[in-house]
Amino acid sequence: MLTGAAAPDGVSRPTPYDRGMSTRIAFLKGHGTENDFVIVPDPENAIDLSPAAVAALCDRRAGIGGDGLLHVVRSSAHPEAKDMAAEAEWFMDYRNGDGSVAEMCGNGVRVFARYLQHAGLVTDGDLAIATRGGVKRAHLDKEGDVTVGMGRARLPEGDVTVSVGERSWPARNVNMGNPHAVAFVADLAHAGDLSAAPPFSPASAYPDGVNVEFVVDRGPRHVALRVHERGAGETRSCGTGACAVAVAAARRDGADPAATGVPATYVVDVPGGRLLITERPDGEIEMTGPAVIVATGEIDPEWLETVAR
Ligand SMILES: N[C@@H](CCC[C@H](N)C(=O)O)C(=O)O
Repeated sequence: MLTGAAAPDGVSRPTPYDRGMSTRIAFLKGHGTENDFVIVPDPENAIDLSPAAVAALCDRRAGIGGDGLLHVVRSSAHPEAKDMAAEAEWFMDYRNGDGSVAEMCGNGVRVFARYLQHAGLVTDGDLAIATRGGVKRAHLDKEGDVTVGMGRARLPEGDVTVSVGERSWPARNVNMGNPHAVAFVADLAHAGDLSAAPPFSPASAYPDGVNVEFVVDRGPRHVALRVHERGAGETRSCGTGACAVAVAAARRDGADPAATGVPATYVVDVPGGRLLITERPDGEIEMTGPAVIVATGEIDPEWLETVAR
């Protein structure tokens, strides 16, 4: 047992494990179509998750590893979510793997819903989750998938170009609460190495950076993507990205549910699985996909304190 290790002088000193007893920090690990997250439950917003601490936790070699982090806080305890507390008890304080803050994360919100169910914090299959992009409603399907109302897409006007090496493509600017540039390409391999952000122009299109999706057709209303995520590099999936891609593909294909009254559903394949995206005539976008909790554990509070600075 790891308590009270006796030193050669016979004096019993607390081990790091003992020192952490009063401040144990739980974590879970989860993923949605292999977009993976460190989950830190912190109902009263008591843990100081500095950008450095988040980056260290998400580090795949020296930390737990993840594309991002889901800080689970009661809405009433977070200054950015207080206003949403009446509608949604829990706030998804989402951070990218590099420690930066993002407005929304589509795969994250499904995994967040799965966590609330796993922890017994919701009693029914329909729940509301506060995010920086507003309150999102999730439904835990019996089959194990989670469906989320992602809100409406905004399509800011103006031409955008993204480049990889010698190649460049026109891209559609789609905002799903967070910014996306969607480029249709002949071959996903043309996107090259997406660990670094592909350059885009004009720079004014995305003053805070952008998530970039490269898309190919797989069949009627069936596409596949690769993505560079702002603050994370190339990931195996991006939920908001899949929604942005579905909307960009629909407009390219001449489908506009608001104009025709007919919903448009796209199958979006990502390297880590498959998402189903439907745009309804009222503009609301629904995303369905898996959400899995894979592990639970404890963070050493002393380590966290060291890396947080
Ligand atoms: N993986 C997410 C998006 C996470 C935020 C993004 N990197 C950003 O900075 O906007 C998703 O599933 O939507």
